Amino acid sequence: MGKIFYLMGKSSSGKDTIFKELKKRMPFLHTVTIYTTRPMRENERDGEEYFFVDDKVLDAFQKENRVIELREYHTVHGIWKYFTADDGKIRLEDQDYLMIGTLESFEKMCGYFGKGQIVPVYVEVEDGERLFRALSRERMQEKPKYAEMCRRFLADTEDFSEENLSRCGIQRRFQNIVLEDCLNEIMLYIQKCL
Ligand SMILES: Nc1ncnc2c1ncn2[C@@H]1O[C@H](COP(=O)(O)OP(=O)(O)OP(=O)(O)O)[C@@H](O)[C@H]1O
Repeated sequence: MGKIFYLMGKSSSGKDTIFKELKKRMPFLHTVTIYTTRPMRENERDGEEYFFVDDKVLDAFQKENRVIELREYHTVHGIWKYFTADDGKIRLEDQDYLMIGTLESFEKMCGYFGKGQIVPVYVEVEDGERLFRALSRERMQEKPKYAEMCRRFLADTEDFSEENLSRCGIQRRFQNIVLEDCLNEIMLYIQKCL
């Protein structure tokens, strides 16, 4: 039976960087494309970043109880939904997967597939360094959104509180100080869990 390695961590802890590197170095790990009802941006392609769908498609998945987790964001453009669906593409019988998610979606995934199938990979960076990385990343954007960056930084403290981490059974933590060391540690762990 396959496993889903579920990358989590506060904002700017390096999830995306680690995800991209692991995909290159462990190409046998499959990915899961999640769905969104938000409009596709110019540089995006359907099925790459997300599957872009409308509420009707979401309703159909919901009627068949195939929505594993769903998040709603109230934006200035309306309500945007992001969800993971059991769309027949997740084949745990013979494949292993790598995903990025939140602690909340991790819990839902465990509820749907069973706790033994979902392996948490929690990445941590000391707060001061993480804020520094977040600011450096934001500064490079054409239109930096510093207020949003600060909002996320503060929200993380609650979302990933020690209480929530221990409720979800997250014990192992991977420190992303030197990227290469962190990657090696995670790869060893994944190999051990397979
Ligand atoms: N070990 C590291 N040392 C220095 N910089 C790093 C390291 N790992 C990642 N970074 C940098 O930190 C920034 C945040 O990393 P990344 O975007 O991968 O984080 P994330 O967890 O996916 O963030 P978010 O959830 O906010 O999208 C990026 O600019 C990335 O290049």
